[in-house]
Amino acid sequence: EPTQDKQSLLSFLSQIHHENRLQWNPSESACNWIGVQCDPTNSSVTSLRLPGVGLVGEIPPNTLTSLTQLRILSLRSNRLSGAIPAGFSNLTLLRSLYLQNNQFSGEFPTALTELTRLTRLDISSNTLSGPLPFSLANLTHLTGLFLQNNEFSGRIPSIDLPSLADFNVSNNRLNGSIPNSLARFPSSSFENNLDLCGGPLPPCNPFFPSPTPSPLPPPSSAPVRKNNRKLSTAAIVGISVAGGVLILLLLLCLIFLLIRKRRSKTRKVQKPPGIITARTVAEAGTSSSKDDITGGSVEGGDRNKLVFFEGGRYSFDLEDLLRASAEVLGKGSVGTSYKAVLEEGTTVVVKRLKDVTAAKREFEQQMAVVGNVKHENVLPLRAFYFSKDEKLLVCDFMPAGSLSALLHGSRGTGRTPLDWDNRLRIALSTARGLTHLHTTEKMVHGNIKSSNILLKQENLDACISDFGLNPLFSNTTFTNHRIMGYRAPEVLEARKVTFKSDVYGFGVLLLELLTGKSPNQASLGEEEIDLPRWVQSVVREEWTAEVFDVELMSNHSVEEEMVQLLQIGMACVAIVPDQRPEMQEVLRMIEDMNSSRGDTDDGLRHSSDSQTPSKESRLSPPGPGVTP
Ligand SMILES: Nc1ncnc2c1ncn2[C@@H]1O[C@H](COP(=O)(O)OP(=O)(O)OP(=O)(O)O)[C@@H](O)[C@H]1O
Repeated sequence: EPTQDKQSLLSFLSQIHHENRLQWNPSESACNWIGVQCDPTNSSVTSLRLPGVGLVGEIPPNTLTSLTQLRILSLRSNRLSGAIPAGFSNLTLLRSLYLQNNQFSGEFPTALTELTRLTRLDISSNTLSGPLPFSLANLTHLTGLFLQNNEFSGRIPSIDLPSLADFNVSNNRLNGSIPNSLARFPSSSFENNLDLCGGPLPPCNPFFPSPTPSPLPPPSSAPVRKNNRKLSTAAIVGISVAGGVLILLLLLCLIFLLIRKRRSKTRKVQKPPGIITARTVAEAGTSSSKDDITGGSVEGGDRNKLVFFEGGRYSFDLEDLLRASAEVLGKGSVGTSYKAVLEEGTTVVVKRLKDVTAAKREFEQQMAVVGNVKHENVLPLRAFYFSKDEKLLVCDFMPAGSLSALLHGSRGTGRTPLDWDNRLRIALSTARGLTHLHTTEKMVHGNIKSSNILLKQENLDACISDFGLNPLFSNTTFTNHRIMGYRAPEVLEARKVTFKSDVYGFGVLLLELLTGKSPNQASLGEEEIDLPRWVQSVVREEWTAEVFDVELMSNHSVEEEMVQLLQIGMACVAIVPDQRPEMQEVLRMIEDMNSSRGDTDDGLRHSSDSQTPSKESRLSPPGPGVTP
C-alpha cells in the first residue's frame, strides 16, 4: 500500500471541486482506485490518469506534486485553471504529461523544462501566454510537444530536439522566423500565428519585414445594414463641393510634379565621390547585377539599389540580399546586425539602422566619406542602401568575432584564455586603425567599444568597425546606457563626440583588455563607479594583485608591460579632454613599448600613421590619482 501517495491523492480530491465520478474508497488500496496504477511492489503510484472526470479549479498545493514516482500524469479535458504548479518540477521521473483541454493560464511553466525524462508533453488548448522558454531545449527525450491553441507570443526559440517527431504551435500569437531545427515540420504545425515565416511557411525577409499584423480582428464580414433613407440635399451639395476640391488638388499636384521633373532634368547630376552604383560595378565585371539595374548617380533616382564602393569584392544585388538567410548577430545602439548568407555562398553582415535622422543627401555624403576609408585595421564598408523606410550598411563578416565576445564570452571552464601577446597585439592594431581615422581621414570614430573591435581570423589583428556613423543620428542616440561605460564625461554633457572622446573610449578599451572587466558591468565593487575610476581607486602597489585579469597573472615576466599599458590607458581617460594625449601619441607609446621587448614579431611593426607627433609632445603617462 503506497501510504504517503494515498494521502496525497485523498488530499488532492478533498480540496478540489469534482463531479464525484472517481469514488475512491479510502479503505481500499489506492492501487485499485480508478485511474491509479502502482509499481509492482505497490509501494508508490507510478501512473495517474484522470481524463475528463470533471475536476474544476486550481490544483491544490502539495498534493499531486508529492507523487514523486509518477511516470505518467494525465489531467486532460477537465476544467482545471490557474497556473501549472511550479512544484511539478518534483516529478522528475515523469515520461508523459497530458494537461491539454483545460483552462490553465499564466506563462509557460518553466518547471516543466526541468523534467528532462519527458517524452510527451501536451499543454495544448489552454490559455497559456508569454514567450516559449529556450529551456525547452533541455527536454532532449521529447518525441511529442503540443503547444497549440494557447496565447503564446514572441519568437520560437531555436531548440534542437533530435527525437522530436510531433510538434505543434499552431493557433498562438507567435512571430519571427521558424528556427532551422524545426523547419522539418509541416506548415500545419505553425499555422494561425501572428507573423511566422521561414521553414515550411513563406520565407522571411529580415531587412524588410512585413508589418506586424494588427492584433485587432479583421473587419467584420457581417453584411452591412442597408440604409434605405435617401440622402438629404445638404449632403449632396457637401459631397459635390468636396469632390470638386479634390479634383482641383489633384490637378495642382500634377502641375507641381511636371515642373519639378523638368527642373531636375536640367540640373547637373552630382555623384558623391568614391561611390559607384551597382551598374558601374556590373560594367566593371565585378557584379552579377542584372541588366535592369539603372546606372547614373545615387541622387538621380537610383532608388532601391544597393550602392557599392570601389574596390569591393562582392557581386550581388539587393534581390540577392533579400533572398539570403539571415541570423541576428546582435542589437546595438543604432540598429540590429544580421549575418546574411547569400544563395551563392557569400557571407556578409548587414546592419539595419534605426532612427536615422539624416536626410538622403546627408546620408549619402557621409557614406561616401566612410566608404572611402581604407586601412588594414579598419573594417571597410562595402555597400549601403537608403530608402525612406530602410537604411542598410553592408560589410564583411568577421568569423573570429569581437573583442567583447573574446574577453567576456565564456568565462570559466572550456574557455581559451586570451594571452598577453594577443591582448597587446589587439591594443596595438586598434590604436593603428584609430590613429589612421584621426590623422589621415580626419574622422572621429564616435563609438569605440569592444563589440566594435572585430578580429581577423589569421592573426587576431583587430579591425575597427562602426565608425563615422554619428552624423546620421540625433545627439541622444549615442548616449544610451549600453555604451555609457566608454563615454567621455564631456560627451554626456555636450552630446558631441570629438577626437579626444575617442581617445577616452580607447583608454577604457585598454583598461578592459587589462582587467578583463566589462566597462558596462555593475560589479566593480562600489555602485556608480566606472572602470577608470575603479582602477584609479586601487592603490598603485596593489595593481598587480587587484586590477589585472586573473588570466594574465600566470606570466610574471609581462607584469612590467602590463603596468606600462595601464598607465597609457589611464592617461587616455583623464577627465579633462586637453590632458588626454592625441591618438598618434598613444600609438607611438604602445609601439615603443612593444619594440623595447626586442620582439621580431611581424605583426607589430611601426605604422606609418604614428610618425607625426613631435618629440616634445611625447607624454609621460600619469599614474593613477594624477588625473583630475
Ligand atoms: N562584421 C561583423 N562580423 C562579425 N560580427 C559582427 C560584425 N559586425 C558586428 N558584429 C557583432 O554583432 C553584434 C551586434 O553588432 P552591432 O554593431 O549591431 O551592435 P553593437 O556593436 O553591440 O553596438 P553598436 O550598434 O553601438 O555598434 C556585436 O556583438 C558585434 O560584435
